[in-house]
Amino acid sequence: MATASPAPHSPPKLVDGVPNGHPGTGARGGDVDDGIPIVDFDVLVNGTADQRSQAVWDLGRACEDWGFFMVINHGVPEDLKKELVEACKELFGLPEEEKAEHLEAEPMAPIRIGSGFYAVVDGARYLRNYLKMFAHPELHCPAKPAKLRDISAEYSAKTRDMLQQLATAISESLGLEGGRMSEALNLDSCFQILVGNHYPQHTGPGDLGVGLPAHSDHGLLTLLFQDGVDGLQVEHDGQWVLAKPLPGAFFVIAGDQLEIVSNGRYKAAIHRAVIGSEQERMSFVSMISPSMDTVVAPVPELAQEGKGLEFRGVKYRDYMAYQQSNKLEAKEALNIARMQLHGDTNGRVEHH
Ligand SMILES: O=C(O)CCC(=O)C(=O)O
Ligand SMILES: [Fe+2]
Repeated sequence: MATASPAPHSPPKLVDGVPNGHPGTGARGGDVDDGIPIVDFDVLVNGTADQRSQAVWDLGRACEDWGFFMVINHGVPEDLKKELVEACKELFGLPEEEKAEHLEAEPMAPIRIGSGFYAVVDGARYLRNYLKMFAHPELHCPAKPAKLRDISAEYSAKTRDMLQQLATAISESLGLEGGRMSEALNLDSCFQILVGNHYPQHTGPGDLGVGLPAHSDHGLLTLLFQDGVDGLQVEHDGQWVLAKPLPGAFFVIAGDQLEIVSNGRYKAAIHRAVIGSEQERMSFVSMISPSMDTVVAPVPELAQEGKGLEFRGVKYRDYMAYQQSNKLEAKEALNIARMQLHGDTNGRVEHH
């Protein structure tokens, strides 16, 4: 299934199909030597000046080469992750009537419980149940199970703090001041979303089902952990790589807003979720983005000589609404921000 190196607009094959075999089949990796970069958060934050600058450099390479990496020594307690898993399991197990007000809510609703990606456009054909909650600046949480609110509040605060610190280091890795990216994106008042994903076992023909097709995330940075069952694959050099975490590690996925703000230096990573027939699977996402009202544009200092800026400014609310209301198709949503597709020589922009 190896394909030639992908051009920015052409994601690897297998956008919807999955290879036969267990979740590792058809995807390279799944062992310790798969090359997925590892970032030691503790060194990044508390290391000596030398250690820090090495860690920032490594982080930059991870963003440039993969847009995807593991974070170890992150300080988010394992118990909190377990509690979140349990609370989400309870939610998915509740009778429909207890969740009715949030079921199949529209794309920008602060609480959404549903199946597939956006059932209105994808017909819920993916093997996935989800809970999406706006977590910051205000936490929106279903009333049941009652414990979900406190757990989500704590989890969102801890992971938000961590992601903001990562954003500072990523800014430095781009050769900017640590605070530059946060300032450009107004990250002090960031928007955050939590997503719980449940993938029931695949029962159809073939050994694997698609939980989520190939896509990039609409935000700036996505933090993800799973409940022990593999199934996340990331596209790297035109191949799918099975993402197997080190014990306790998080995955970080570069999102579309990072690609825009870095003027294409750091690409949003294409990833997907597959599910086998033996075990169900859960994963949890904590994503930070600029506030809804922020117009996200490349940091001007990152304009490339002769090429200028690759992206125009798009208000994050509009971007998210577009991405969440349409079929999930690789990095299609990013096209609404591409200068070459929307700009003209007079500097006017067309709206999608
Ligand atoms: O379940 C996974 O591992 C991937 C989830 C994901 O990509 C998402 O929620 O955007
Ligand atoms: Fe994703």
